[in-house]
Formats: sequence, C-alpha cells, structure tokens
Amino acid sequence: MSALLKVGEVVMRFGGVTAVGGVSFEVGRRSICGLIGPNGAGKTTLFNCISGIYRPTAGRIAFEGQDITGAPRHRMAGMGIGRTFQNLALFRTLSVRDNVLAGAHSRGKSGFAAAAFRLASARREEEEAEERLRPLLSMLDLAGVAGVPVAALPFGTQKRVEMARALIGEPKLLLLDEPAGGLNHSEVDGLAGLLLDIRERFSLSILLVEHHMNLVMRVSDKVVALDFGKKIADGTPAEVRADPEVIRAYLGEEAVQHGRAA
Ligand SMILES: Nc1ncnc2c1ncn2[C@@H]1O[C@H](COP(=O)(O)OP(=O)(O)OP(=O)(O)O)[C@@H](O)[C@H]1O
Repeated sequence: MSALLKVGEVVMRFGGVTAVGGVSFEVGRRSICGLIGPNGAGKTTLFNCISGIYRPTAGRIAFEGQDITGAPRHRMAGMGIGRTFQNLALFRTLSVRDNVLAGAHSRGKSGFAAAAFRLASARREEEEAEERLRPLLSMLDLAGVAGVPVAALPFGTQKRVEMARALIGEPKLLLLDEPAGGLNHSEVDGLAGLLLDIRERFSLSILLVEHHMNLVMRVSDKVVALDFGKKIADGTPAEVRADPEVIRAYLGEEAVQHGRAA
C-alpha cells in the first residue's frame, strides 16, 4: 500500500536563506514518524510546508496520492490533516469544550453558508461532533475540566486540549509540533502512552517534530533527521540513533570518534 504522506525534494528559501534544501521522505499509514535535528535544522519550516502555512519554493507534497503542494492551511483539516502548534493556538477565554468543538467546525463539510442558516446538514455535523466529544475528552483526561476556560489550566493540560481539537476532526495524519515542549518528566511519560493510544484508537499516522529524544525514540516507527536543511538519516530509531552523521550533528566530531550515541 502506498505511503500516506510523500514529501518529495521539498525546498524552502527565505530570500538568501535555504531553510529546507531538497528533503524527501514518506510517512506510512498508521505509523509514527519522528522528525528530529538540531536547532535551525529546518524542522519547523518543513512542517509548515506540509501543513500549508508555507508554499514550498520547489518540490512536491502528496497526501493519499493527491498533490497538496501549496494547498492553503484552511483546507488541511477537511482533507484529513490535523495539527498542533509549538506555542499553542487556543481561544484562551473559551472553555475546553468550545475550543475542542471549534476543531470540528474547521473541518465541517457543509460550509459557512449552511452553518449560518443552520441547515440540516450543518446541524447533523454539530450533533456528530458532540457525540465524538465525550469519549475524546475522557481519553485525553479532560472530562473534568470541560467547562473551564483554557487560560486557567496548566500548560500540559492546554497541550492536550490542542490535541483534542485536532482529533475531533478525525484526521488521518496528525502533525504535532514539539508536543513534549514544556512538559515535566511524568507528563512526557504520559504523552508517550497517549500517542500510541491515539494511533491505535484513530488508526491514524503521526508526524512529530520533537527535541525530546527519549520520547521520539520510544514512540516512532521511523525517524527522519535533518541538519542544515538536508536529510542526514532516515530509518528505525535504533538505526538513526547510531548513525554517525546524526551523532556528529548533535554532539560534534569528538563524539563520533568516541562512538557516543545521540
Ligand atoms: N521566516 C523566515 N525567514 C528567514 N529565515 C527563516 C525563516 N524561518 C526559518 N528561517 C531560517 O531557516 C532555518 C531553519 O529554521 P527552522 O525554524 O525551520 O529550524 P528548526 O529545525 O525548526 O529549529 P528549532 O529546533 O530551533 O525550532 C534557520 O536558519 C532559520 O533561521
């Protein structure tokens, strides 16, 4: 079966800066792919190309066999691609429940006009979203804070709200930008289990940009490593961890000579 996501020779330049210099990789169906690399390697830029925030300077991105290169970000949820943001993008004064339901609206197929006139199709979509809401909140341990404004919640909880908002649209691909950023040890442990559960429960694929190496290596089926905008490794976590280029990128030449793993 063909890959869910195919990134082909993607280039992204900002003026004279080549942030991504011709990167290709694939994400398989129902798989978890970690995207790693030192600061400035091009991870977020590539992520933004995939999620429609940037139109790549060159290259092709295909999702379920369809060319989505340069497709606008507001179409992503409808196509089956959900994402979270490094610095969270929630409606801070709204409740958890309303934030999560907002994710269902961005995916809605009946469109703005139908919603505005509350046509039957839009009403049905709302009812379906309400039905998905309860099990989703309980899976993400948010049921007890459903009515609480997001701003009043700890950062780790807010991150789960963002994940729930992406999941209520029932994506086939979930893009997570540094989900472990700002979490403590036990929260990262919980996150690892949660990501594996989400993959099983929703039969989806996850592409995750993450600095927390332990988490990436624990949950990923494969890992893609970038450095200076180029792919330097692509393989199982064990292969990538032992790759001399990866060790050099993270720890420098001396570490390679001493055979230290990243
Ligand atoms: N909008 C932009 N304009 C100019 N240069 C940019 C822009 N965005 C990113 N860059 C440059 O592109 C390179 C890659 O940046 P990017 O943020 O994608 O790396 P990253 O791997 O996500 O880094 P980090 O781990 O620190 O988030 C860097 O040199 C960065 O300075």
